[in-house]
Amino acid sequence: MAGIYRSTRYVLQNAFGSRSLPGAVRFYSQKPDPAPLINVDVDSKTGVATVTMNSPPVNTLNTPFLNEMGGVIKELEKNKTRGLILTSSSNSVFSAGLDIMEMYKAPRDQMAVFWTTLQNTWLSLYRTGIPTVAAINGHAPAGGCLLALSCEYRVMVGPKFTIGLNETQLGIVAPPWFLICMREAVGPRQTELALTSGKMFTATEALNIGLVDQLVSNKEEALAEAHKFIARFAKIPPLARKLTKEFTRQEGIKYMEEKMLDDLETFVDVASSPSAQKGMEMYLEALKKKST
Ligand SMILES: CCCCC/C=C\CCC/C=C/CC(=O)SCCNC(=O)CCNC(=O)[C@H](O)C(C)(C)COP(=O)(O)OP(=O)(O)OC[C@H]1O[C@@H](n2cnc3c(N)ncnc32)[C@H](O)[C@@H]1OP(=O)(O)O
Repeated sequence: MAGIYRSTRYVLQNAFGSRSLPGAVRFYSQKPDPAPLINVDVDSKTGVATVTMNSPPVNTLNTPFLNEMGGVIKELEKNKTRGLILTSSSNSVFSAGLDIMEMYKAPRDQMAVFWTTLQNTWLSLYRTGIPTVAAINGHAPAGGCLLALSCEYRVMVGPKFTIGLNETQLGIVAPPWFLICMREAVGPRQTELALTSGKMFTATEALNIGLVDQLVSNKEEALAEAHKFIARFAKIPPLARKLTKEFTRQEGIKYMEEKMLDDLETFVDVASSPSAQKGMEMYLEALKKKST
């Protein structure tokens, strides 16, 4: 089984194409798609990129989306972008997390491609030397919360949106690297309490436990605060900053570098188990009922 996963990873690692940014201008990532999944807008004065997830209705993280996100980060690094602000084009959802359809009744090799893409894209975002901020302008459950936690700073629009790692509510398990990200933000006690119950936090609760750093009342304010955070690094030598970030995040980085294949195999085994499949089926039914 590991052989399949290794060759899958090889294919995926070589699948991130790259193209040059023509200076500080707006560009769309990767494919020349009339409806891009992610828009990137680089401010010509500050060199800060606003990366807007634009995959309606709820920015689910599926293989094409994650590939595009990986390509965007690579491009921004190549172009020495000064900062990355991650936000959503939706008025109510930052990201609904992993696309359950990538896991529900999916063949094992498809699940493997999906998970490997997630692992690689997560690692790129988590360890990038570019200062990163999540401007959370909508609900951020599960993988949506992971995206936010992978950034260095979180500004959340309150009070009506929610954020958290709710996996146990679906009968699935947040893998250790999700947990490490949460623990880095809120500490071990709050992590255990939150993850065992799959708690979704209101924006105010999230601020109180340190899951987010700032509350604001709309997206414009969130973006303004995100820019302010990035401006803090104007006089900090980039290499010193990058290495310090790597040292601070070494537990998560080491986990992924050393345990990538084990993590993948565990994911495919657990996600394809009858009980996880049943949990996903019931959850999808509940989501469908809610939206009709
Ligand atoms: C070592 C141990 C390894 C263990 C491995 C085992 C398993 C590993 C997996 C672990 C990690 C999982 C992380 C995840 O991210 S799982 C996904 C969790 N996501 C959620 O729980 C969010 C679900 N969605 C919502 O709560 C809501 O959609 C909302 C985000 C609050 C937005 O609400 P609203 O604006 O009202 O939109 P709708 O609910 O009507 O949704 C619109 C549309 O989108 C579909 N949809 C929503 N979320 C997902 C999703 N995550 N995946 C797929 N599809 C989704 C929803 O069904 C609607 O579809 P229809 O319009 O067709 O009805």
